[in-house]
Amino acid sequence: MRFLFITLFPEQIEQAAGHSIIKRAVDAGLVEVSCINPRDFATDRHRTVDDTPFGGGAGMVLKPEPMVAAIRMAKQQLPAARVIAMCPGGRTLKQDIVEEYARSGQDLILVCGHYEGFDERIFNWVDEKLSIGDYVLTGGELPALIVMDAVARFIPGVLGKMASAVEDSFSTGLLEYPQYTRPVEFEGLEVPEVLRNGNHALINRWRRKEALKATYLHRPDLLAELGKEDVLLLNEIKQELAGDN
Ligand SMILES: CN(C)c1ccccc1CNc1ccc(C(N)=O)cn1
Repeated sequence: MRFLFITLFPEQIEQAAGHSIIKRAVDAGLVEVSCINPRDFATDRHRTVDDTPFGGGAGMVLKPEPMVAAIRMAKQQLPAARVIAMCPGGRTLKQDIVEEYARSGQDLILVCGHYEGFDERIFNWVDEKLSIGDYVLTGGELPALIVMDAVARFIPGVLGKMASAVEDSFSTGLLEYPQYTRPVEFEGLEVPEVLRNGNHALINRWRRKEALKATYLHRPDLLAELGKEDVLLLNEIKQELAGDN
């Protein structure tokens, strides 16, 4: 899967993609990362990519010519790719959208903005506006890197044999259950007994119950329709929580 970033700061992308899991995925040929800099398409001597907004107002706006020239070049390289512009006002990224991108297998062209944003006409060359959440950042590079990270996790081989993106919390629809590793006792804090005696049925029950408890306490909005099993576990949780008070 190829991720092509349209960015004025390619070094930020290359640097971020040069570590850990993404780097291993690139080295293994599972993921390809490349950048196109709109500044290379600026025709004037000063290689201008931004200008003052019509109608006045503070800040600068990204000029359409260099951005669209860069998007055209990207589409030439990846004709079947989906063009996504990272914008605060776009559709908000959720795990189901991540899975949609991963399942489609489509290469992604990620358009990163700066200054006060894009000239509106640029969106005629964009398939979709996407936001990573309701907050404003100085540029679209970090949001674009987050999209790449979240999608890359679903590419077979990227997470390695042991881990799998499919079972992780947002794929189960619940929050994470607590994780523990060695040592068994740390600063007087012990690993729960149930996890140490290896009875898989009890371990899975404990984990499901902990995930339900975490979700019930911190994200009750995620507790949509629950199966019979989960309703029983949730009742136990409520009793235990009531008992604690
Ligand atoms: C400079 N701004 C405000 C801007 C305005 C319009 C487009 C891009 C940008 C770049 N900034 C971004 C981008 C994305 C997100 C997000 N939530 O995904 C937050 N900020």
